[in-house]
Amino acid sequence: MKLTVDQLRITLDRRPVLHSASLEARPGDIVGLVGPNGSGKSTLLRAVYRSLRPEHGVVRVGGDDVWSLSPRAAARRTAAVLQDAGAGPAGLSVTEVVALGRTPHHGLLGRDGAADHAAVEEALDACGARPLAGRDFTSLSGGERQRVLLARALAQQPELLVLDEITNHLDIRARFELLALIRSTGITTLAVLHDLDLAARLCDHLVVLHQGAVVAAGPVLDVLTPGLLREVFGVAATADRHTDGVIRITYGADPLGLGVVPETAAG
Ligand SMILES: Nc1ncnc2c1ncn2[C@@H]1O[C@H](COP(=O)(O)OP(=O)(O)OP(=O)(O)O)[C@@H](O)[C@H]1O
Repeated sequence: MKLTVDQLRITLDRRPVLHSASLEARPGDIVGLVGPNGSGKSTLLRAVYRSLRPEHGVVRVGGDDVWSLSPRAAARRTAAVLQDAGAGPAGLSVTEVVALGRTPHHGLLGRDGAADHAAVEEALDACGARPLAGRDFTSLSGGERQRVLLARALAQQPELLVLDEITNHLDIRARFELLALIRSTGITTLAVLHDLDLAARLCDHLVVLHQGAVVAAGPVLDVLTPGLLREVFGVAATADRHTDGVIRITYGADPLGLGVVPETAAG
């Protein structure tokens, strides 16, 4: 399902946080939202998953303004997994937490049916969370929680996935597993990622936010130029496609331009 973010303006506590921010994800696209700390990434995501109403501009999912939909209808289309989701719901098992993803699909009686059970089971398996199924959610490690929260989002069977730095707590293998999982879903995804290497591996397109404005958007190599990496991220680095087809970021020996080169790098 297509996502269109058009000319968003958001002010928080009288500070302009986003101005005229626009982006687009075509059906099935994985779009990475990158930018330095405080550039407005999470704020933009909040507008997309309908937790923050913009003063100006519109977010359309599948052609509909998200604020024209009921909260339930919007939740059937969009699932969000957020960074540092905290302890989460107390006293619930992992399976119960994943089953919460089915809430927007329930009828008036609010009961789980066969389709709900199947969606929960499938999501537990897809996220490798089956061995955690009977555990108390609050007893899980940060990485285990993140996996379960992704399973909850998949159980929601959304048409748009919104991910805010969900690899933070994951070990290196789990990060790659997560990337593979997200790719395999085929769901249109908007993901905030700080790790530019991961972003380059996962995403079809990148959108770069800087001081509340979109300063670049497009295919990874078109966006991550040395000039942009220097001006927006403040580092000396290059992005190149290696012979194995993977785009990698190489940081200079003196990435901050401080005139200090480590001995090993100086040779
Ligand atoms: N509720 C709020 N009230 C006032 N300012 C806020 C509020 N929430 C966020 N901000 C400010 O808005 C700006 C953008 O914040 P946001 O969390 O969207 O940035 P971000 O790009 O996601 O940052 P990070 O990479 O550090 O997570 C920051 O300067 C932040 O301090």
